[in-house]
Amino acid sequence: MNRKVTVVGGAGNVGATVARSIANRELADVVIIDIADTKAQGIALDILQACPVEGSDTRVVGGSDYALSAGSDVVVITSGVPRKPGMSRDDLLSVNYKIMQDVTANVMKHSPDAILIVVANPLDAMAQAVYRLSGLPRERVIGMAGVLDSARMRTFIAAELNVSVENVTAFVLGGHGDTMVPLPRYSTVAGIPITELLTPERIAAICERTANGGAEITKLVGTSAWYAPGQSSARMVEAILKDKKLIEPCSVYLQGEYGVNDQFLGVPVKLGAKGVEQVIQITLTADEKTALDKSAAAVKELTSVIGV
Ligand SMILES: NC(=O)c1ccc[n+]([C@@H]2O[C@H](COP(=O)([O-])OP(=O)(O)OC[C@H]3O[C@@H](n4cnc5c(N)ncnc54)[C@H](O)[C@@H]3O)[C@@H](O)[C@H]2O)c1
Ligand SMILES: O=C(O)C[C@H](O)C(=O)O
Repeated sequence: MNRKVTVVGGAGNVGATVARSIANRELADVVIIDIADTKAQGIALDILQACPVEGSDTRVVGGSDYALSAGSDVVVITSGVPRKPGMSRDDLLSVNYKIMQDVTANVMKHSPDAILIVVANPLDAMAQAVYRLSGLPRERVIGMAGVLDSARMRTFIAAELNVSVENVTAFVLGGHGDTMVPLPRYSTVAGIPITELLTPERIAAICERTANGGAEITKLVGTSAWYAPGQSSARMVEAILKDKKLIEPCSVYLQGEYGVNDQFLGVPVKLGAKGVEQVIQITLTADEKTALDKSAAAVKELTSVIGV
């Protein structure tokens, strides 16, 4: 039997990009669930009709009925309102929490064994909401943010040094908000830390652009980004379905790791068939730890507002 991935909110920008990426690469059968019923059907049909061109035999269906999604292996939750220029992700807290309540109940009813990847913003708070509402073990509720933030940082480093993005690794930890923590010491070009290759001023500029990466695109487009977020989510799905043991920063429920207790925050983890298979602990300088603590406090402020 084929593996099955459901994208809730899949008629929207990020969700359709995730669905298309999974279908193109024949990773699993894809179900698009969205309150926009006919749009979900139409997007599913459009992606399905791209499959012959891609040489993919993926089955893609869509609609508003969660029965279509029954027994999914992975569910990606992209349902949520995106921000507009001038807004912060945190402004979406209440409206998207209501959506998480509706969606999580339906997902758990039809796919109780799934691994859930949360994408809606504000990311860490929404992931924590889904974790609490679902009652799933922490290994199976994962927030997508660090893959995207690190990809942005890799893009900027590669452009600055005129090297292939394939040579560049980057780590961005913390909450997916204004307090995110890019880590230059752990960001490398062909294994060489960028602290050896760039001036502190250039590194500071790259970190700042990374932290503002979402706002930069929102200002240009009028709504938030979807191609890089969609690809980043699909990479996490692939790591799980292929049991790749891939190490990427993701938002996960911490229980003492990095000195953070009982809350979601972005840290490096190992992604495999069981979901989060390990939280990777790296040493931080005092300044890095202070920045991470500040970011954790910002996430906690949000989760306490919605009581999760
Ligand atoms: N974590 C990240 O890095 C990241 C990156 C990009 C976007 N986002 C967030 O992802 C969310 C989606 O962004 P988008 O650009 O795709 O928005 P969008 O408006 O294009 O799509 C959202 C979709 O969700 C659907 N939806 C709303 N309520 C629903 C419900 N109760 N059940 C099912 N479907 C429902 C809508 O009909 C719509 O099709 C936003 O909250 C955005 O902030 C997060
Ligand atoms: O910026 C946003 O609101 C969407 C997303 O979190 C992003 O970083 O692109």
